[in-house]
Amino acid sequence: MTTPRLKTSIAILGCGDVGSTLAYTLILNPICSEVILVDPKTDLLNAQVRDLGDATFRGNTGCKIRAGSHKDAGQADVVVITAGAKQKVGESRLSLLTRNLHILQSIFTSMSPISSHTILLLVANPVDILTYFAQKLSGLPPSQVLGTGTSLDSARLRGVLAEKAGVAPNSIDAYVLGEHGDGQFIAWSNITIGTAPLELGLPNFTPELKKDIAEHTRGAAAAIIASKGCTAYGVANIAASICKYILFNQRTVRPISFYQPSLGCCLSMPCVLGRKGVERAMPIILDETEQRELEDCAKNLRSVIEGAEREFGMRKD
Ligand SMILES: NC(=O)C1=CN([C@@H]2O[C@H](COP(=O)(O)OP(=O)(O)OC[C@H]3O[C@@H](n4cnc5c(N)ncnc54)[C@H](O)[C@@H]3O)[C@@H](O)[C@H]2O)C=CC1
Ligand SMILES: CC(=O)C(=O)O
Repeated sequence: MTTPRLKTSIAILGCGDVGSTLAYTLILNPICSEVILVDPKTDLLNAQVRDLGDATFRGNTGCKIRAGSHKDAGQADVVVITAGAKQKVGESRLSLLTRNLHILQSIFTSMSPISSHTILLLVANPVDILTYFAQKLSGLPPSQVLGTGTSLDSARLRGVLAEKAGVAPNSIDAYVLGEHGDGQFIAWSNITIGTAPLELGLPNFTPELKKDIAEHTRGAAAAIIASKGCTAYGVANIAASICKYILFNQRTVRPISFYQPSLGCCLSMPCVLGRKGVERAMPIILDETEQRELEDCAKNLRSVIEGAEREFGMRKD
C-alpha cells in the first residue's frame, strides 16, 4: 500500500530572472510537492517549465513543476510575486511603483478568489509599498502578506561583517531594518559577532568603516545591476528560505516587510515566521538614532503610499 503524500504548492508569479531562479532553487532544495509558474508571456513560460522540468528528472526530488493560471495560483499554499518591471541602471526601486502597481492590480483581479490559507510573499519592487497594496487588494489578514524586505540587505550586511571579522556569516546577528531601498538603516546597537558585541568582535571598527559598510549594503543591488542588469540569486535564496520557514512552521526570526500598525505602512522589522506567516513581531530595542531613522523611513513610505492612492483613485482627498 502506498502512503498518500501531502500536497504542498508554491506558485511563482513571473518567470523572468528572479522567478525562474527561485523555481530552480526550490527544485534543488525541495520543500513542496509542486511549483506552479505563471506568466502572461506564454512562450517564455512554457520554455521555462520545460527547461526547469529537465532539472527535476535526475534525482527523485519529489518536486514537480508546471505552468498554471493566476486562478490556480490563488489556491497555492504560498504565492510568491516576482511579476513586475525591474530597475534599469541608475533607476531607484521607487521609480517602478506605477508600473508594478498596475501589474499587482491585474494579478489580484485574475487570481480572485484567493484561498483564505494562502500566504503571499512579495518580491517585486518597491517591495514595501507593494506589500502594503497586496494586503489591501487581497483582503487577506496582514499576517499572511509579507515582503522579502531587508532580509536580503541583512544577508549582505552579514556577508561583509563576516569578511571583516573573520567568522562565518551565520555566526553573526545583524539586522538591516526599514525600507528595502534608500531609507534602510542598520540596527548597529544590536549586532553581535559570535558571542561578542560589535566593538569587541570587530576591534578595528571605526566611524569610517561603519560608513563604508552602510554604503556597501545600501548600494549592493545597484552595483550588481550596473554590470549584469539584474539581481536574482540572492533574493531567490532568501525567498526560498522564507517559504521553508512558513511551510515547515519553523518559527525562525527574520527581518521581513509586514504591516506595522503603529507606523501605518509595511516595512521590515524582525518577526517570527511560521505556518500562519508572521506569527508575531519580535521586539527589538533600538537606540535614539535608529528609532529616528525608523520613524523617518515610515514617514517617507506613508507619503509614497498616499501619492499612489491618489494616482490610482483610491483616496477621496
Ligand atoms: N525584493 C528584492 O530583494 C528584489 C526584487 N526584485 C524585483 O523583482 C521583480 C522581477 O525582477 P526580474 O525577474 O529580474 O524581472 P523580469 O523582467 O526578468 O521578470 C518579470 C516577469 O514578470 C512577468 N509578468 C508581468 N506581468 C505579470 C503578471 N500579471 N502575472 C505574472 N507575471 C507577470 C513578466 O512577463 C516577466 O517575465 C522586479 O520588480 C525587481 O525589481 C529583484 C531582485 C531583488
Ligand atoms: C533588486 C533588488 O532589490 C536587490 O537586489 O536588492
